[in-house]
Order: sequence, then C-alpha cells, then structure tokens
Amino acid sequence: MPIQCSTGCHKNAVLKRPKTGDALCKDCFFWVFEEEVHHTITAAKLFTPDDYVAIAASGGKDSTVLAYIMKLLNDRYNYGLKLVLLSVDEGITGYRDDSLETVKRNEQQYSIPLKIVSYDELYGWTMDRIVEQIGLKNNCTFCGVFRRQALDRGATLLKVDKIVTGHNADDIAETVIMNILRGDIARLQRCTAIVTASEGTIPRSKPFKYTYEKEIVMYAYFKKLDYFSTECIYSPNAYRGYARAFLKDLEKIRSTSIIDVIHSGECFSVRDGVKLPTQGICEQCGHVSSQPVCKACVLLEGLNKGKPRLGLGKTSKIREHLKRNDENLEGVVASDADTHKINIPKTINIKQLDF
Ligand SMILES: Nc1ncnc2c1ncn2[C@@H]1O[C@H](COP(=O)(O)OP(=O)(O)OP(=O)(O)O)[C@@H](O)[C@H]1O
Repeated sequence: MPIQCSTGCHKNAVLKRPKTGDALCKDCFFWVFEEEVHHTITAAKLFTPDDYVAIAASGGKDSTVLAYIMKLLNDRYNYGLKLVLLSVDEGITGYRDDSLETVKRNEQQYSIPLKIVSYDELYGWTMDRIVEQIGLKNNCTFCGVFRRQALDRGATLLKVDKIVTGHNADDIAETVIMNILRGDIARLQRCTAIVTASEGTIPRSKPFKYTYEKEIVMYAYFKKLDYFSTECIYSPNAYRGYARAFLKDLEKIRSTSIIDVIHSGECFSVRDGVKLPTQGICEQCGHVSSQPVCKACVLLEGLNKGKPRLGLGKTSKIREHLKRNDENLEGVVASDADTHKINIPKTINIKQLDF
C-alpha cells in the first residue's frame, strides 16, 4: 500500500528524506529542499541586493543543483543578484573537458553567462602534464591549491562581489573530521564558516552548508537536471576517503551524524594566546597567503624546475630553500611514503538510496 506524504498534501510519498526520515511526495520534497537553502542564505545574510555573484560550476551534481537553485531563489524571492557561472578547466582530458560541456549546456538551460579560466593559461601547466611529472599520487594537492587560486583569479577578472561553491554538509563534516585527525586547529576553526573572507579576497560562501549530499542527488534526479557524474580520473580521494567512509558508517547508525559533526566543529574555539597563522600577501604572486610565498608559487616553482615533488614535503624547509634560490633541493622533497591513499567512490547511485 502506498505511503502518503507526511505533510498531509494527500499525494503518495516517493522518497524518505535522509535528513529527517520523513516520507515525502516529489513536490513537497522540492519545496522543503529549496526553502531550507533559502533559510540558510537569509539567516547568514549571504547576499545583498545588486551583488554580482559567481557560481563556481564544475558540471558535477552539487554545483549544477546550486546554479539551478540560485536562479530559482533569486527569481522567487527577488534577491536582486546578477549571476555568472565560473568554471576552472584543470586540463584533464576525458574528464574536465566533458564536464565543461555540461556547464556550457547549463549556461543555455539557466540563461546564466559562463566564464572559463584554465590552469594552462594561468600557470602554463595542465593537470595531464602535472600527472605525467608527479604520477597519480599527490596530484590532488596541485589540483586543489591551483583551483582555489584559479577561482579567485577568475572572480577578480569578472569583478564579482561574491563567490558561491557547491560544498555540502557532507563535505564540511568530512573536513571537520580530517582537521581533527590532523590536529590542524587553524583550519578546524575556519572550515565550518559559511563565509570565508580574508582581506584582499572575494568572499566565498556555501549555501549548501546544511544540505545533505544524498538530498542534492535526489533533487537533481527528480528534477532531471543535466549534470556530469563521472569521478575525476586522477583522484583516488586521498585522506578524505577515510573521513568519508567513517562518516558514512556513522550516518548508517544515526542519520543526524553529519549535522552533529558540523555543530561540533562550530563549537570548537581556540584558547586565547594560541598562535594561529595570519594572512598576508605572497611575495611572488600577490595572492593571499599565510606564508611569505604561497603554496601555489612553491608548487609551480617545483614544476618549472623539474622538481615536481617540491612543496609536498616540509613547507618551511622548502620556503627557506626558495628564499635562497637554492638549486639543490635534495632532502626537502617529499617521498611517496609521505602520503596514504584509499579508493572510495564518491558518487551515490540513486537506486541504492533507501526510499
Ligand atoms: N573545476 C571547477 N570549476 C569551478 N568550480 C569548481 C571546480 N571544481 C570544484 N568546484 C567548486 O567546488 C565545489 C566542491 O568541489 P568538489 O571537488 O568537492 O566537487 P563535488 O563535491 O563533487 O562538487 P560538484 O558535484 O559540484 O562537482 C563544487 O561544488 C564547485 O562549486
């Protein structure tokens, strides 16, 4: 016998909400999903009228749903935002070129203009070439550091006021766990912030901070959104994979685990007097950095000097060498043994969800 939607709308339920366990029909699910994101946006005052906002768009499920919902809420609630899609082409043949085709279709489907910046034009390197140098291990470090800066650079070119990313509640909870396991209190303090903004950078926010990944997948599925679902061919998911697996296990026992971990992260505070890194400007490229030379410049220097592992080891030592323009970098370059990898799939198959 069909189960009725728990809102009392008299329609049949088609899903069980992962966040609350409620049985809902499609329309009521769409409504609660959209209203929760609207609540997150308004409660945190993420935007002001006339803001020009770049949606960081990879073509994946999170940023595709984000682009769709930003447009929907902007129209429904008259936020008064001017929207633009901003994509970074990391130069990964057979992956990013295909996902960018999806973003190009989204540009037409949602009538939001698109700007693409590439690692090749910004750094003179594509990820394909970086992987040729460094191999599959550690390549995510390059990609993550370069992408962060590339988004900033693209946003500066566009002269936007704000950037939004599709980071969801699961991503944030994983980051909390990773920072605890690494004892990284500086990042632990920052990682749950819904807006990150340091002087001289364009503020970034996460409207999906409280949105479960499973619900984003369901929303995209029932709305039949056009998104790219293949995993990155170079990403074995590194350390994050362990945190992800741990969180998924917790979620099976207790559905609120994701939000609970985020709340725990928010409750941490650093004792007065504990020294934390301060943000400054990179001496080489002028971008924001907590070190005299930013990580992107250190990594680039290594690539250009034919020492791609530079920057993967103890960064303080490497920066000293860079300062002295030291050509002999032996002994400061990380070995393969410094990293641990695990292969855990990131996408959720909608058929595996518990309806
Ligand atoms: N190449 C890119 N260009 C623009 N934005 C990106 C790119 N890669 C990632 N992002 C932004 O960072 C967010 C988190 O990226 P992550 O790599 O964790 O992917 P994800 O969780 O699979 O998200 P998505 O489903 O949107 O790809 C994305 O939602 C998007 O907003």
